[in-house]
Amino acid sequence: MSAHEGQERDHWDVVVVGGGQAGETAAQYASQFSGLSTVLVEEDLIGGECEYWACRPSKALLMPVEAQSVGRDLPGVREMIADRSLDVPAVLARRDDIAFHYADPQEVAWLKANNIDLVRGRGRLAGPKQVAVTASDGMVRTITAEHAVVLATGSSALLPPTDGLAAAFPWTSRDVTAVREVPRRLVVVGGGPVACEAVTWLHALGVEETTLVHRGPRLLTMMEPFASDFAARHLTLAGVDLRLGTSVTGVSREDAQDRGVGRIHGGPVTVTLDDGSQLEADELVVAVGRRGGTDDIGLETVDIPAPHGYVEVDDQCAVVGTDWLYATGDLTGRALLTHMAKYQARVAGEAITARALGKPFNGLTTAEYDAVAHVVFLDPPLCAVGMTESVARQRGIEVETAEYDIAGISGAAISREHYDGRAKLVVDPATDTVIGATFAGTATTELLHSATVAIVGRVPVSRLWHAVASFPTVSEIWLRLLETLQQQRRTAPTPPA
Ligand SMILES: Cc1cc2nc3c(=O)[nH]c(=O)nc-3n(C[C@H](O)[C@H](O)[C@H](O)COP(=O)(O)OP(=O)(O)OC[C@H]3O[C@@H](n4cnc5c(N)ncnc54)[C@H](O)[C@@H]3O)c2cc1C
Ligand SMILES: NC(=O)c1ccc[n+]([C@@H]2O[C@H](COP(=O)([O-])OP(=O)(O)OC[C@H]3O[C@@H](n4cnc5c(N)ncnc54)[C@H](O)[C@@H]3O)[C@@H](O)[C@H]2O)c1
Repeated sequence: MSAHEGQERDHWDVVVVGGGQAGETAAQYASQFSGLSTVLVEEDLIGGECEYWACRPSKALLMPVEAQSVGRDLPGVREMIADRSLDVPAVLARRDDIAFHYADPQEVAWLKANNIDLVRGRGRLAGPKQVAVTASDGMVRTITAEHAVVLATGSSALLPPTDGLAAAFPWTSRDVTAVREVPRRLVVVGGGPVACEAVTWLHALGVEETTLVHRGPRLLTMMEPFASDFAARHLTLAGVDLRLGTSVTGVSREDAQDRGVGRIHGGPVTVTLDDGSQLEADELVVAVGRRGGTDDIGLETVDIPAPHGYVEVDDQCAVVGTDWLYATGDLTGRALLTHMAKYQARVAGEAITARALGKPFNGLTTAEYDAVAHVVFLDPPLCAVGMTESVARQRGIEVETAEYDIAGISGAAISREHYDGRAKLVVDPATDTVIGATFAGTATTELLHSATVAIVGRVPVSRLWHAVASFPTVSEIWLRLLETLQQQRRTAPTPPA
């Protein structure tokens, strides 16, 4: 055991419970410029869901799907690819590389390089500034914090109490991202990013019959309706059988058994739908959301409620009602995304440092949520930042919107033969600034950040005219959106005097 694994001491300035992206970043920011000693408590692999069972492996599985699809749409490449399917072992091997082969020596080295100590085991609050850690051999030790404890215990897949579901050992997000055996027939329940992304790569990896069952009337409900329609259209074109407005009422399975993550969990599974019909499949995926990691972390020992399964934090990511307990990442339920988890962790680390050193809070110690960017990596991808039109209107903002078909942009038309894409800006006329943007289509994900900068910087639309995009890139969509906005403003009827 290396010296930095923290066996020799039981007191640090800062104790972080949970070593996912949120925990690692909080530990880094609490200690890097402050001289505060910090320890990370982790019961599993350091790096969390993102590195091994979420973002990284899922994107490694999706990149070949998009590359194949763009290639098939480009003369010269199309002929080379023809109807060949993906090389499944090669795709899974690269996924394993990207998921660090489900081991964390690179993270341990990173902690060491950043002077962060490590205690392996399950952490549980045992009173103010105290954490009891249970090691894998059952030994319990109590460690204490001089200044702060950060909770960063993340989230796990939610399994609804549907009849027969738990007994069927359905796949969850861990199985789909760590897939080892590709089922022939698949049913996926859910309509959020996990369900839509998983169905995309599993179908491309060779599932012959793929059905997606979603209780809502549209997929990806957090996005603009046109983006939901875009996702549904492309999943259908790919051959996925979409059952929207449909709920699962029961599940049964012969010979159900947990054969390991990513392996088929038993015999055929029968899924009963609310219209009385049944689907039979070789595997069932449940992707209906997450539950915060509040179970058995000792919140009751410091009188902190978690009524909705998440821990409520203030703008410094301090748990409401305390000045020493912080929570970051999925556990806060604010925005279940890695970049937001790390952002909250940077804020918490800076706030802990400021409090410990008696310095005032500044711009780095306050978290904002007006411009949460998110990408859904479908084929083609979709992305959005800030408010949708309907959210803005619910908040009483009389927005202006501009929409444009991205296929009309030279950069898009050059990028593939049959480009399909659309963009929408949501503008607050009172401030003349963008408050939301949504893009769907190939090569749009890398332009999302321009919209984030526009929103966060509160850049007036009149100034955006001077941010000239390169030709021929998809970013020229900005010009078309601004022209659309201007045209609408010029032709809008004048209100009666
Ligand atoms: C399939 C999938 C794909 C995703 N793709 C993306 C994406 O492309 N982009 C994106 O931004 N987001 C994505 N997300 C969301 C992203 O994975 C999460 O927002 C992110 O992992 C949250 O990080 P976290 O550190 O808060 O939590 P986690 O990653 O859950 O880490 C929590 C850590 O705490 C540990 N822990 C829990 N309890 C204890 C305890 N009591 N004691 C000690 N340790 C404990 C756990 O073992 C874990 O290591 C995806 C999610 C899923 C499911
Ligand atoms: N590319 C990305 O950034 C990415 C990818 C995957 C996941 N994520 C993050 O992970 C989080 C979890 O994603 P998710 O797709 O699991 O959840 P989600 O909450 O986004 O979507 C779940 C869907 O399931 C439905 N649902 C909820 N309970 C249900 C039930 N009992 N029966 C049937 N349907 C039910 C909901 O109405 C919702 O539409 C998201 O918040 C997202 O931010 C991000």
